[in-house]
Amino acid sequence: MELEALSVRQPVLPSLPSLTVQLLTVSVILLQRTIRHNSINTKRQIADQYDFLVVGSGTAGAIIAARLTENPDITVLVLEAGQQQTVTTDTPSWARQEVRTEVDWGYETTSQLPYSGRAFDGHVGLPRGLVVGGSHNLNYLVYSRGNPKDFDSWVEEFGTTGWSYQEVLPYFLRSENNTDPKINAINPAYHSTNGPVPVMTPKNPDPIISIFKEELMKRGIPEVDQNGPTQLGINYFQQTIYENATRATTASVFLEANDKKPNLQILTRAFVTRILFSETRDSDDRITAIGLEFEHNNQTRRVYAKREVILSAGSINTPQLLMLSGVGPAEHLSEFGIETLVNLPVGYNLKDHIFVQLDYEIFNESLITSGIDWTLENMYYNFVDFVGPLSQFPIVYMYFNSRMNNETDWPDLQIDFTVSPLVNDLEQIASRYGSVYRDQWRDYYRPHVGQRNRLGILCFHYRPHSTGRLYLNSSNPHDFPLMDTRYLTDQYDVDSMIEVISTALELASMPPFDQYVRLYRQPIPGCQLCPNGPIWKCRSYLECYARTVTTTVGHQVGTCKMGNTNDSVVDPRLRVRGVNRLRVIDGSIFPHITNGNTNAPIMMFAEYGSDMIRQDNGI
Ligand SMILES: Cc1cc2nc3c(=O)[nH]c(=O)nc-3n(C[C@H](O)[C@H](O)[C@H](O)COP(=O)(O)OP(=O)(O)OC[C@H]3O[C@@H](n4cnc5c(N)ncnc54)[C@H](O)[C@@H]3O)c2cc1C
Repeated sequence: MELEALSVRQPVLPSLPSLTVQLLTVSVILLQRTIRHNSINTKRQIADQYDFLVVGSGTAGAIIAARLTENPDITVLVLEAGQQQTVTTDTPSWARQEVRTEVDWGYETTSQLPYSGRAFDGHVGLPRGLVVGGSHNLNYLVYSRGNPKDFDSWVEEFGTTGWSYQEVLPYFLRSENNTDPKINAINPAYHSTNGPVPVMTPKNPDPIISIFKEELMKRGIPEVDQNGPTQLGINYFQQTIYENATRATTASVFLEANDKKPNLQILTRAFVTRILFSETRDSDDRITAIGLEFEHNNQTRRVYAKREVILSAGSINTPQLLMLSGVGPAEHLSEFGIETLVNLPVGYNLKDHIFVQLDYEIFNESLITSGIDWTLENMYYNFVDFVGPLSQFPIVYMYFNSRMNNETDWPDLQIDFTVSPLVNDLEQIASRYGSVYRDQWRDYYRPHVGQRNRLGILCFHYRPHSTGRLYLNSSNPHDFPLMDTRYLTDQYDVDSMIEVISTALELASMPPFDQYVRLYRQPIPGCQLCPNGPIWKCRSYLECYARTVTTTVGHQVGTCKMGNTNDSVVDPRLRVRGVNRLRVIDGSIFPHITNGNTNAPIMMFAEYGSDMIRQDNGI
């Protein structure tokens, strides 16, 4: 493909009005959006009792609260530790910049040395949203359900009756409003246009990523719908973005639109510290959840549930809260003097998706349409015309099979292509790295700081074998729990990462890609290239690469596993075993991680779980 031909495809941006008009318009829209986000806060007094209490307003919690309050007779209180959403969390291209800001809990792993995390002194950052809408505000907006086999295998392996792909598909469709007519026409049974969550295909992808897509398709890689019957192939990721080029979170869709509902209240900056249980047990020796204790405005308060308590605090905070409240592994709780009310394997089965980013210089800036510069012009384009660099975060993905995978319709590797501009602040870039090699990381990025023209080639292993565990650090709810993710402790995962990195490096070095991009010249700090041969054949360097910069894509799941087996925490109706009136509905219930991003399945959990709650309560 000729560079000139692709340049022509650059969108022609509309002409701009005078600076004064731009400034006034941008200010008004900023104000409108802020007012809308702030409207989520309840103005009413918190009552002593509600039908349902929901902990967390993230991907799952927002849907559950909205669905339950469709019945005007049912009252729901959502307690959310974070603040309301903002104009920056709204902005698609800003996605990667929210990490380690006030909307991120700021977790990190325990030391993963020597297996991984070398660039971070062993501690890999685990971003999680501390904000209304939860981690859906920090995520890369990708809407990807996983492979149908993921769900079918849960039923076989973990006895999750009712969770086969055919059974959960209606709950995926219930939320989805797919705005891409081509996708809807190809796989009508797999998509819906009737749900409230907009799912779109990028309209003006950066030409550089389109080059990769089109050239790879010429080599026989099929274009697929990642949410259709098969994943093997290539395409742009479908993403949760509104037509007006702002991020759609489940909170903006389900809660902000519902802010006038008298039966739904959301309290922000309300940190839940404990689940309250009845003092007596029922005839089956079960305890009953009756309410929550939480901190708000420097006060500790209690609120009670007439029907149920629902934990949607995410894969890190939900297991922490359960354990602090006496539901967890007895031996572990006793270390902190916590009385065990129910002995359950909470915190085990911590799964995650890891990736490695390869840094490439793009030769020609005309091949880039997205960016992170908050200029007045870019804001005007984003706010008024719904175009321009801030309006999108397009990613091309390619699923394929490793040599070790013999289930060819259940691929295990993925390479993504996305423009990944560097901020104009070397210290900010270097601060992502640990102290041991920080000077070398400064040197590595110094020639590129502030450059827009960086292509990230992201190498993923999507069916990991390594499994970690989450532990309490103390009995104080304010102390972060300990996440031992055990990345790359299983040799299968190491071999898979080496294979996917090697494939990506070889591919990008071939014509015609070598006319457009070049790998950063220096080897990464702490790793040595082989004296001879191409980089993609240097296994020792590739392994070092993986063990040095492997990081998370934010998919920590599984810490309150669902199933019918002894090692599960919740049953297939999402009820905590041994406890009445307590459910977990969030990322922590995955029995095994799906072969895709985790947000769409969690939305499905919430839709399905809301139906279960309604049925079980006869409402
Ligand atoms: C950087 C990053 C990129 C990602 N990219 C993608 C992507 O592109 N596509 C995708 O599908 N997935 C992606 N994910 C993962 C996806 O966003 C998460 O799996 C999903 O949002 C988790 O949903 P949840 O409901 O389980 O938890 P969350 O959405 O995290 O919600 C939990 C909520 O509970 C609140 N909370 C926690 N503890 C308490 C407490 N004690 N009291 C009160 N409130 C509390 C939190 O503040 C939060 O709002 C990404 C994640 C990250 C971090």
